[in-house]
Amino acid sequence: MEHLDLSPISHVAGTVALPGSKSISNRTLLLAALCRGETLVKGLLASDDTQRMLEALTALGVKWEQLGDSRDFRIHGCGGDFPVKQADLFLGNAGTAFRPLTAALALAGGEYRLSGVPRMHERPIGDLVDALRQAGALVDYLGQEGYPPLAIHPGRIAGDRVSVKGNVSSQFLTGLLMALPLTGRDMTVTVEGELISKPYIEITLNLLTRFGIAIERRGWSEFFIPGGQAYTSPGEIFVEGDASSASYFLAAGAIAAAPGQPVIVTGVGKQSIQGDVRFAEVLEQMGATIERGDNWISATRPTSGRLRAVDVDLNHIPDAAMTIAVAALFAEGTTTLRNIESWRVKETDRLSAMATELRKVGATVEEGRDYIVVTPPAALTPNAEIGTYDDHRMAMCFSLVSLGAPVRILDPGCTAKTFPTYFDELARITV
Ligand SMILES: O=C(O)C1=C[C@@H](OP(=O)(O)O)[C@@H](O)[C@H](O)C1
Ligand SMILES: C=C(OP(=O)(O)O)C(=O)O
Repeated sequence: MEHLDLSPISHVAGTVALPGSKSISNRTLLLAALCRGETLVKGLLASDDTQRMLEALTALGVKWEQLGDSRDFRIHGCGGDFPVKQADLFLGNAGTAFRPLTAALALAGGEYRLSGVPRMHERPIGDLVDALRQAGALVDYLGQEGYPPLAIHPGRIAGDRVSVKGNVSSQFLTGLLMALPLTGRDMTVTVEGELISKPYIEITLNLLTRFGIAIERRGWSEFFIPGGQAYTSPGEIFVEGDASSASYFLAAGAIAAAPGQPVIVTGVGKQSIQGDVRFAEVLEQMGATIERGDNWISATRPTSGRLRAVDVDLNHIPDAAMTIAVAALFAEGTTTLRNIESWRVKETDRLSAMATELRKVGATVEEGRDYIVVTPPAALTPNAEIGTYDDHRMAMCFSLVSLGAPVRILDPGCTAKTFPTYFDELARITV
C-alpha cells in the first residue's frame, strides 16, 4: 500500500487558503440544478465528493460548465424537472450527494438507480427512505434492506406530513428539506427523537433561503415548508472555505505554532455559516489562543506551552471532533469526547478506527458506544504505521502526530474525498 512518511515537525506557521466547503459545494450544486435559470457558483471544492455530484448532474441531463481552469462553475438549472428520466448514478462515498439526491429523485418522477463504493452500501439510509415513502415515493433496496444501492421509481406524491428519525444522520432531514419544495404542497417534517449534527441543518436552511425557499423551523422537531415555492437562482453564489478542513491547521497551530507566529486559515471566520468553525472554541478551552476576523481564524499555542485536556460533548461538530481526538495526544491529562455515536456510520467506524490507531502511537484509549477517552503517553511511539481505512479524516488528523514524532500514513491519497492537496498545504506551514 502506498504510504507517506512524515518527519517530525518542530514548528508550524503561516497561512493556508482553505478549499471550498464540501457541505456548501454539494448543496449549492443540487439547488442550482433545481432552479430555473443559471447560477454562477464560485470557489467550488475540487474533490471526489463534489466530482460525484457534478457527474450525477451530468447523468441527469443538467448542463454545467467550468469557467476556464478556475473553480467557478455555471450551472444551468432545470427547474426541478431533470431532462433525463432514467439513469444510473454512482455516488462514491459522498453522503452529501447520496442522501439529498435520493430525496430529490424520489420526487422527480423517473427511474433511477443510485449506488456507491462498498462502504456507502454499509451506511444507513433507511430512515430517509421511510420518510420518502410516507410522501408516496417508490424506493426499493437493491441489496440489504435499509442500505444503498437503491432503485427509485415514479411515485404518486400525496399527503402533507412526513416524519424522519434524527439520531443517525442529519443528512436525511437535509435531503427532505432540500427536496420537498418540489412537491409544491404545504409540507410539515417532524423529527422523531433527538436530532444530531444540528449545525448542518442550519447550513441547509441558509442555502435554501438563498435559493428562494423559506422554511419555518419550529425548534428542532418540526419544519414547515409552505407550498407553491419555486427554487430561484441567487445569480451568483460564493462557496466559503471548508471549516472541517480548517481544523487540522488550527490544531497544528495550537500544538506547535512557532513563537510569535500563528497559523492562519483564510476562507472561514466570524461570518461563516458552518458549524465546524466552533472547533476553534474547543481549542480555546484547551488553552490555545484563537483570533477571528470575518474571513480568517488564527491559532497559537497556549502561553503555558502545553494544551490541557477537555471533557466535551461534540455532537454539533462530528467531523472536526476527530481532530480533537488526535490533538488530545498533545494535551496534559485525559480528554473525553462525548455524544459522537454517528462516527460509527461514516467513512469507516471512526470510533473503532480512532481507538486502534491512537493506541499505535502509545495512547491509552477507552472506546465506548458513543464516546472516546484518550490519555496521551509520556512520549509518542515513533514510526507508527497509521491505517486510514479509506477515511480522509483519519489521514488528515493523524498527520498531526508528526508534530511530536515521525509517523507513516498509509494510503495518503484517501484525502481526495474532500481535500486532495492536504499534504501539500501541511508542508507549506512547516517551518
Ligand atoms: O450535511 C452535511 O453536509 C454533513 C453532515 C454530517 O453528517 P451527519 O449528519 O451524518 O452527522 C457530517 O458528518 C458530514 O460530513 C457532512
Ligand atoms: C462524514 C463525512 O462525509 P459524508 O458527507 O460522506 O457523510 C465526512 O466528510 O467526514
